[in-house]
Amino acid sequence: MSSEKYPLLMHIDSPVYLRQLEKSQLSEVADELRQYLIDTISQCGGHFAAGLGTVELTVALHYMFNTPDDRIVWDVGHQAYPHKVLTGRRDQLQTIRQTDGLHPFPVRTESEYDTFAVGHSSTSISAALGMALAAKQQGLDRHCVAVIGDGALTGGMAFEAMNHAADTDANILVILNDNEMSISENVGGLNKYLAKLLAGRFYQRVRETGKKALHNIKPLSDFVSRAEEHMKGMVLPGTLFEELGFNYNGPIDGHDLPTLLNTLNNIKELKGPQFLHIVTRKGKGYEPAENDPIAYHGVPIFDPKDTSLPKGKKPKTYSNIFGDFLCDIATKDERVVGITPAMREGSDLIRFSREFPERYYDVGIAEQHAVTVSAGLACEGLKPVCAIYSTFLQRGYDQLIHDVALQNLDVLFAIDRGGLVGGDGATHNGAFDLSYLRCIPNMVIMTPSDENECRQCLYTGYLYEGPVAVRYPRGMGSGIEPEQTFTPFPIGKGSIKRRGEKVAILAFGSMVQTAMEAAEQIHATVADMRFVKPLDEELIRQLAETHEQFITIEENAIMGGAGSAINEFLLNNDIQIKVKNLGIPDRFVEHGDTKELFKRIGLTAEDIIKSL
Ligand SMILES: Cc1ncc(C[n+]2csc(CCOP(=O)(O)OP(=O)(O)O)c2C)c(N)n1
Ligand SMILES: CC(=O)[C@@H](O)[C@H](O)COP(=O)(O)O
Ligand SMILES: [Mg+2]
Repeated sequence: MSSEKYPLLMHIDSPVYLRQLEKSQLSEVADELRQYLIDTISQCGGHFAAGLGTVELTVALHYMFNTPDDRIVWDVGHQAYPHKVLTGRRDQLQTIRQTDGLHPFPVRTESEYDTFAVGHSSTSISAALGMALAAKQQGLDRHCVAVIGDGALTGGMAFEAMNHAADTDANILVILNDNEMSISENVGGLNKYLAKLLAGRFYQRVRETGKKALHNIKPLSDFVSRAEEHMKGMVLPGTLFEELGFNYNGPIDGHDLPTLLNTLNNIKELKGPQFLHIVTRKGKGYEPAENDPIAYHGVPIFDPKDTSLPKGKKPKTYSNIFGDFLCDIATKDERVVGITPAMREGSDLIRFSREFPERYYDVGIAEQHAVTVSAGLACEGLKPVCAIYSTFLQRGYDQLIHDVALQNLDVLFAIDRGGLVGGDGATHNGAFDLSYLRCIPNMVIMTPSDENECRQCLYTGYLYEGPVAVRYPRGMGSGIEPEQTFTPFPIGKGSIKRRGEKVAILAFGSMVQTAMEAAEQIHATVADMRFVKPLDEELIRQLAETHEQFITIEENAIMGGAGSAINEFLLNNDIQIKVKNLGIPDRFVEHGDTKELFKRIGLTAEDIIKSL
């Protein structure tokens, strides 16, 4: 780190050093910190725009609060890179998301300043409230702060937590970091409400005094246009947050460090649930990111001097295969509707949202609701396609059972990011879906092994009248261009990819390719099982009769997964054959390069051979 470029930052090895600085030096710290993020993340990739927006907030929080004794909980944690830099991890930032490098999000094992492991949205208020209640019980005078974005605030858990907090006298501070963006544009009534709130508060000259913590708040010039849009005929009631029982403060400019510092200093003195609404800009300080925060939400390595991210024709990802399928099928069938819980880009519903805006629903970061609203749509004869990441569907598990499967409703789940996801690590791996889906009655589950199978599985799922899941991995497959014509698979039928002898590898989804590599060397048979449920029982029987050993392989937890389904079938049908199950072991798999991770967890062609 150069002392010329970062004269203050290079000495901040922890917030203790930050707190030794004069207040007047903090703007310089913020500038250096922002520059450091740009310089570093452009070289290693990672979450980018959100962190640029929280630079001043991070400096102010660590300056005003006695961290780590005071607790800061970052919601999701993708905006916590500045926090990592100020809390002793400055020089490791360049390793973030890489194998053995810094974790992508805060995690308790990495630093005492990371008070709670995050990654999934909308947990911060519950966690901070738990900490605040514990402090009360333990007689500790401790501040507990949750920092939550306007996107994360759309998640139901945030409201469950506020509802509870308001019923306590816990000393919790909720900071709403409002940048009017989720990954894509934020959506929904709450988002509109926040815009109105900003507008109204800007014009409101006379505020209730006394209980409020804010003094000398400067009008925010960029509120003006939003204000004018929303002011007509508006009455200013107490805010929703006040009605819930919080002491609402704000809105203030989250990039105005002196105001932030003053406000936090004042709020610190107040007791009970406090709410501070700050307004920031996603991508702040790096113009291309300010102009296109969606593209700069998460970035690959890029040249910061160039105003565009690296482009070039890339092979299609599984998400792209899904996006194309959805548009094609929606053209043929007007009952088809697409649902996403705030992952338009990641799940690739971009073209669908443009071509079929009336049939496209971004429901916010609300997976539970995404599942049940799909159920409601199905009740009325539409054909909902719920596009969801495997890891986030964990949020909608009861809804899947109670609202969809129990009523045998016709919903197609396009489950993306099944298996290891790489840089996002343990919080985002789709390691459990085959286990948690296959025990649900009525579910049909498919695991396509390449891009064409993916398209045809989606079509098969579309034709099937009941709850059905097609589960595919992050990124590209083997680069196969899928056939445009649709050819549905018979339900519950796999296929033999290669005939060998003695050993049969029963492979699911992404692992079919790995199985083929191993089979070449050991002359094994490979079955692309395709269906986790119903299993191709006839195929299993035939293979058992003609082979001496089975190896099952899947990119899912071994426990309860597809291999377990085969074990159960063999056991219940008195079929005697030696079986080895390969899959994700019984531990959380960290972030990093997926090839390396597969080696570490024993899911390579060599591991198949070794397992004999
Ligand atoms: C349960 C869950 N669903 C979806 C996501 C994916 N996700 C990560 S960040 C994000 C947007 C968050 O928006 P906001 O809280 O406003 O933060 P900002 O990026 O604007 O700072 C989404 C949808 C997630 N992490 N967790
Ligand atoms: C923080 C978060 O949850 C998202 O930003 C996630 O990292 C996106 O993952 P993909 O890159 O796989 O879409
Ligand atoms: Mg936001």
